Amino acid sequence: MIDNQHQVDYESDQTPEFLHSINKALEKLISLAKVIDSTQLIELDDALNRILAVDIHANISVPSFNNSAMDGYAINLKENQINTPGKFVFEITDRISAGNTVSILEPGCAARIFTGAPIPNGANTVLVQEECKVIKNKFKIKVDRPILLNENIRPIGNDIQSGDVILSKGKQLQPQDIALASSIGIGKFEVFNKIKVGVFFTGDELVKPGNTLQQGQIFNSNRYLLVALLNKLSCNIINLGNIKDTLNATCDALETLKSNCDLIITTGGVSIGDKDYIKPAIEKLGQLNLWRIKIKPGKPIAFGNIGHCTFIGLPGNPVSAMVTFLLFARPFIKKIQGANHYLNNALKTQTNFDWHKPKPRCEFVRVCLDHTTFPAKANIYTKQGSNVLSSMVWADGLMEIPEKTTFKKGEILNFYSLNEMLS
Ligand SMILES: Nc1nc2c(c(=O)[nH]1)N[C@H]1C(S)=C(S)[C@@H](COP(=O)(O)OP(=O)(O)OC[C@H]3O[C@@H](n4cnc5c(N)ncnc54)[C@H](O)[C@@H]3O)O[C@H]1N2
Ligand code: MOO
Repeated sequence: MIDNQHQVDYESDQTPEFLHSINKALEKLISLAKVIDSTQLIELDDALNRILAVDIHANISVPSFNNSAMDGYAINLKENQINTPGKFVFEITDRISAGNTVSILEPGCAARIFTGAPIPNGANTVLVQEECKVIKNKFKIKVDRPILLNENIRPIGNDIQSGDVILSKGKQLQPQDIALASSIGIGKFEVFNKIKVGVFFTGDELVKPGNTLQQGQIFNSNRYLLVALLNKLSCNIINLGNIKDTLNATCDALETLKSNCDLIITTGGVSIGDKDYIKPAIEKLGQLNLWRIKIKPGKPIAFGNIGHCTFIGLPGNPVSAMVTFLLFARPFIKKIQGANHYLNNALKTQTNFDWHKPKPRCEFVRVCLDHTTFPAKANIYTKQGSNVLSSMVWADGLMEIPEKTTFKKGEILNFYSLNEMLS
């Protein structure tokens, strides 16, 4: 259990009233998100995770003909043979495989038939071969149970009716969606174009992994975090890498990206230190729409724009960068990509820990769910610092702890699954 009673409170927020609420901030950011207006036609094999730009209507039914669900015998039952106790013998007059054209079956006769093969005209049921005894030199079958109409027949339109909307605009295409579209003969998808996201990273202390650290330096982990997060969302990335902690270098990087990108995301330099140049650079080149949110981790996140290009400045602490990306940048990106489901889903989940001390900011703590009990319970990681990246690796989700609250084990709160937010 975390001992938040005795933790040093690094965040003695003297001015929480000047911070924006999470909901207001998200609402504002989402209201600024304009869906990209360009689309492209792509092959089915390239469609995974792309977002459909149009509804897809079926212009055929699937299946498009009545067909057999089993290997066996199609039978044209006479009126007096339907659902009647007794023993029946049918003459085998045809043999139909998948891919054959529809034939005709006379009353009282049977056709050898295979799975997926068209039901012959006249046939009104199919018996599985295990139930049929072949007799008379393989010319007849014998069945000794009552036979119902329409056994093992897959009727026209059982899966899809011609005219149905099978996939809606804004759907992020999954393997089963691609398969469904191919089952009605769709050869290409019209999807929204990929968005272009420009990124750079501030911090003179940052060193590229693979090199040796000097005193006071750290490896740049946000660079790899952000690129991976954006790749998960199928974005095209323009990566300027690490830039110097000066106002000029920050402005130059923003100028380089602004005309070429739908969105710019940075990490670091959004707080109020002497070398935090993100906010002044955005104010100089464009507009700062929102800065500082009542959230932990991630308080100094900034949103703005430079002309038509939206700007999101994530905090430098790696956990703050990841949490704010998932809670703010991801829904924004999904919306401008054209997705109709862009908000994160909260799952009501029980805590397996107490919360003793009310905090001025809403806190998103790293938790792991224990599914060995019902309902599942969320265990909290013992170190919740915004620099403790291992907490993100350990966790399977974030639990939202409202501001100014205390509770005992068993409290039901919102849980956000990392699996879902990274899908
Ligand atoms: N006086 C105040 N100080 C701070 C406040 C505040 O309100 N008043 N807010 C704190 C909070 S909360 C956060 S979060 C951080 C965010 O600050 P910045 O966005 O300006 O980030 P930096 O100062 O540049 O870096 C913070 C931290 O993260 C490390 N970092 C930065 N970039 C990377 C990277 N690419 N990879 C790995 N680690 C990175 C950096 O070395 C710092 O340790 O500000 C608090 N301060
Ligand atoms: O508390 Mo900051 O918000 O360290 O991420």
